[in-house]
Amino acid sequence: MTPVITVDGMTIRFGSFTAVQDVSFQVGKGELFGFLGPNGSGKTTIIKALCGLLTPTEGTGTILGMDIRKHAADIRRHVGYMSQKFGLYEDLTVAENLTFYAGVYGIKGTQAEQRTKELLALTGMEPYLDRRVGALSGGWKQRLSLSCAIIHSPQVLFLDEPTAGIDPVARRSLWDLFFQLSGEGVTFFVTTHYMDEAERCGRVGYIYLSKLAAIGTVAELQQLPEANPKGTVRVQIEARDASMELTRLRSMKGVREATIFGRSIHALVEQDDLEAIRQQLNGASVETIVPSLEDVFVTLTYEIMKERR
Ligand SMILES: Nc1ncnc2c1ncn2[C@@H]1O[C@H](COP(=O)(O)OP(=O)(O)OP(=O)(O)O)[C@@H](O)[C@H]1O
Repeated sequence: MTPVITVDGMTIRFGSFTAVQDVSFQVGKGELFGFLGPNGSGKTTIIKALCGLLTPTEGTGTILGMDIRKHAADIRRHVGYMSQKFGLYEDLTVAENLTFYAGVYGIKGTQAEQRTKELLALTGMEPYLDRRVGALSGGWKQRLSLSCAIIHSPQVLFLDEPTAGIDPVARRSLWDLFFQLSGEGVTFFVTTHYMDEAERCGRVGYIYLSKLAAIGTVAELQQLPEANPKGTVRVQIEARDASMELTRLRSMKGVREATIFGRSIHALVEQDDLEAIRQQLNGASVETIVPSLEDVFVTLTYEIMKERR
């Protein structure tokens, strides 16, 4: 893997509060890397440090071989950053926003026209060129945000919850754009709270309480010993009334975790109690499964909380 993003022993403190603690990882060229973690776990803070918007207290990182401590200005020219609250100008039209952001990156004249054409072809925004941004739907706003964030053709793209609050169809078409760009060699660092989006990423990192708790492909995370505690088994229960069974299940001996998953229940139970639990479930089907990504993160979170108690 040719590393495009490296983070090495990064710690970031705000006064006495530690927002990021001793985090290290690498992301390879053209990778679509997903970064997950609860609110306030430090995701945006790491992105800001990598984009040269704040300096880590300890440790360091590189983007395309450039040290984030020494080459912040150069790094900003080579990366794109798009957040949920990307700075679009609502009173300006789509075309005017694109022209503005081209200007920010010093792209002018025929070069700006050419790049705008490419982006319109990529995002399908042509019919909306003269529309005021304030009148666009959330999905189109995010397409425009993406266009503005990549107007300078960055090789690395940081997307901070790029699809929060937009509908599933718009989300999917935005992800199609990410895949297309990633296929062209752009490296993606994407934060999301959506598990289906995490599952689309080549690799995923999970940050919890300021520390990197896990990193790997979805399949690797599903096999983590911490997500499959010794002596337990993960089961899917198909019950006629899942919500009623859930309440009963949670009170049974040997049930560590239980939650509704679609129309069934996912539970983590003690191996030794499985048979007794099965008998109390009145003939509901109980099948052993590998954990879903959500199961992995929930179990990791519980295990870390247990360790810290
Ligand atoms: N400039 C700052 N000064 C003080 N505390 C800060 C500052 N920036 C972030 N924090 C704190 O650092 C922690 C991590 O914040 P961060 O925004 O990185 O979380 P996050 O994982 O991106 O959360 P979310 O999923 O809600 O976006 C939070 O507790 C936040 O309040």
